Amino acid sequence: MDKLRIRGGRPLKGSIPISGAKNAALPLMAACLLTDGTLTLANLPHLADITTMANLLAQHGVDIRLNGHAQGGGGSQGRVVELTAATIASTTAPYDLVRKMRASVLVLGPLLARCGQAKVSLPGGCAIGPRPVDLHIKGLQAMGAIIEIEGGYVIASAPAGGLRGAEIVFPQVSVGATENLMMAAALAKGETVLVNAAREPEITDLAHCLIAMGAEIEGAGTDRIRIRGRDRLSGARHTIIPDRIETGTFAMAAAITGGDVELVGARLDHIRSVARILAGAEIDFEETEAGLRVRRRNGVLVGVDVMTEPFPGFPTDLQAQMMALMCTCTGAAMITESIFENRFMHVPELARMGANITVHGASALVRGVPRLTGAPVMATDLRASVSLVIAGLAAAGETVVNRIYHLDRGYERIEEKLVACGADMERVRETP
Ligand SMILES: CC(=O)N[C@H]1[C@@H](OP(=O)(O)OP(=O)(O)OC[C@H]2O[C@@H](n3ccc(=O)[nH]c3=O)[C@H](O)[C@@H]2O)O[C@H](CO)[C@@H](O)[C@@H]1O
Ligand SMILES: C=C(OP(=O)(O)O)C(=O)O
Repeated sequence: MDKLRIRGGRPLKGSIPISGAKNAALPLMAACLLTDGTLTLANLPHLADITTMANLLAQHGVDIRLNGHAQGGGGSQGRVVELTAATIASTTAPYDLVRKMRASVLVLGPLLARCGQAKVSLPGGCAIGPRPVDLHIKGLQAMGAIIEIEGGYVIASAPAGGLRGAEIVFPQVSVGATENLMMAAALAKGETVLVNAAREPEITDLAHCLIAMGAEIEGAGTDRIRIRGRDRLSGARHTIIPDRIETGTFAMAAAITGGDVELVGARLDHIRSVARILAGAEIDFEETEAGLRVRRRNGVLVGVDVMTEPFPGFPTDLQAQMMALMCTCTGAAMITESIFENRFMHVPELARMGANITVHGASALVRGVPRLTGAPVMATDLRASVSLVIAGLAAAGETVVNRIYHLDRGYERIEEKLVACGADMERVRETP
């Protein structure tokens, strides 16, 4: 398994191109199942999760053509994918593919709406918590679906005449359930209203694409989304939004190293809560023609408290990176995780690098230390892994981050982008 070797202590300086958003691309790819026309997606990131989704779609019968290439020096503006689900060869999403990536469950709504049936493996829990899909299932049931759980699979069928629009009130905000139900509703009979819907930019991006495919959707980006179902949708062309989590990650990497970086293509409107919190830590974001410039205001990093929340709050997918950043702050920081039950796996690894962190339930108290020191570390999920890269960039000496396949799920050519800004790091390839 590949590792990353990092010799810390160099300030990051230069520009980093921000790739297309993984968490926008995955539901957008699933949306191709809603039409027999061709869905063309531009700005597709080059990531392991995208390959997993492509493999899943291929076994449903989708014809996939990848044009362009990842541009040198980072960025993926050259990658365009054409997805054509002229016919659906299979309505089953098998365990072997779903277990690799939870977002595979996003094929459930589109398959059920288009084919009247779907059999999708339950994704199960993962390193960050149990992650049930009950809200996806209850929402589809409210639209008339008959659903059984058998042998680890969700077996769903639509009533005669197809799924019907319904008012669905989410007891808890769920990004994936909002996406699944928005896609199903786009081909259902009548009107669906999603109440307490997720407001993440990835939801708005999906809505824009569905609208380009002929769907009638109002209110995406608010907590009440209204969808009027159509008999059929058509192909469309859509450009995937830049990755706000990658943006926040590199902003924190720049800040911890005392660097000065321009994040090319980044959007401030997608990370306002992050910019606000980081402003409190004395890190400035400045909008530039090409994106966002990030650097420390006065040379110091001040401890700030953070609580993760659904958008527009501070994203859980940046909590681990924020914790790494706070390890060397002046003062202390209380970091509270309110979305996932078990998203502190980076804490013992950061402690191995000299961090002073105490966990009390859903909160971690980080007391700043003058310097982290390099160590061999390992993480069991994507954002925890990248938090160790951030810590390693600032630590004295050498850090080896093991098992970086987690990183390759969500960060496109991370070492290439960081080395271009002066980081001293390399990928160590190991053949099994
Ligand atoms: C591919 C993708 O876009 N992944 C993101 C998506 O995951 P995902 O869509 O899985 O996350 P959700 O927003 O659904 O989960 C939020 C919370 O709701 C709970 N829940 C969710 C669904 C359900 O049926 N029942 C239930 O109880 C979850 O366990 C979690 O505690 O949003 C998360 C929250 O911003 C991010 O961390 C993930 O990176
Ligand atoms: C948790 C994440 O992804 P997933 O929902 O695919 O596990 C993430 O992107 O941080």
